[in-house]
Amino acid sequence: MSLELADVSYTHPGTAPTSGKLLEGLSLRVGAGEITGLGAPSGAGKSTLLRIAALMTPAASGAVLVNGQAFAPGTPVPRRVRQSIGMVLQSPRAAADPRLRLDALICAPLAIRDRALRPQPRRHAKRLAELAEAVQLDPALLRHYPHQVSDGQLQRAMVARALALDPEVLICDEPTAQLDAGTKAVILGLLSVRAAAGAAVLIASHDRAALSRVAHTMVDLTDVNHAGRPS
Ligand SMILES: Nc1ncnc2c1ncn2[C@@H]1O[C@H](COP(=O)(O)OP(=O)(O)OP(=O)(O)O)[C@@H](O)[C@H]1O
Repeated sequence: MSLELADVSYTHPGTAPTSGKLLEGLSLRVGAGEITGLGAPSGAGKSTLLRIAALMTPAASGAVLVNGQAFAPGTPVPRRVRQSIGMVLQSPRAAADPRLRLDALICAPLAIRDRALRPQPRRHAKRLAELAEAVQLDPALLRHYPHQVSDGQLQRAMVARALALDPEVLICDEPTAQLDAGTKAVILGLLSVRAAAGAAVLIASHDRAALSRVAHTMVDLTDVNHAGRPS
């Protein structure tokens, strides 16, 4: 599947009108089987852009295209499209529900797919074991709550969660920020495997060196964002 942002603009609600748009006229395409690495100075709007790309935040104008199907702001997003997108949010602590053990957190997308009322780790034990092994998470940690694991362990759990449904679009915001060099390489390798399987993969990171080792294309947000530039 491909992922495309077409002429996207966005301003955070409540932002002073004098401060102008955060994103304007932004277009970006990630083809099927490609990894695009996104870099930007802190505060430039990377996380905002990724949330728009993942159809979590509606743009003010423009469209997000998933495999050519355009979603303008306000267009309903079918379940099958939502479920084809995996997202790793920037802060695993903020993203993880503190009431769920890691096994439930990781298999929550499977429960949503199955329209189950709550995550069913026992039912999905085989997939959980595969995912834990892929992200090099000690299976004993699956029974722990987020406050009982390190930031890096929680980050790996959130990557496992994003991979749970083998997403055809994968959007990752600083997916390796908490990790040592070896584990970082393992996680980036997993994202490469998804791309090799045909997924469109968009990764934002301040770690340009690591990102450029796996990305087919590197994009600097400031080069594709026209906010603040004379028209
Ligand atoms: N909910 C919000 N309401 C108002 N402004 C916001 C909101 N979220 C973010 N911003 C502002 O939007 C800008 C972009 O934020 P964003 O998190 O997208 O940046 P970023 O490029 O991901 O930064 P970093 O690399 O530091 O994580 C920042 O100036 C931030 O202050």
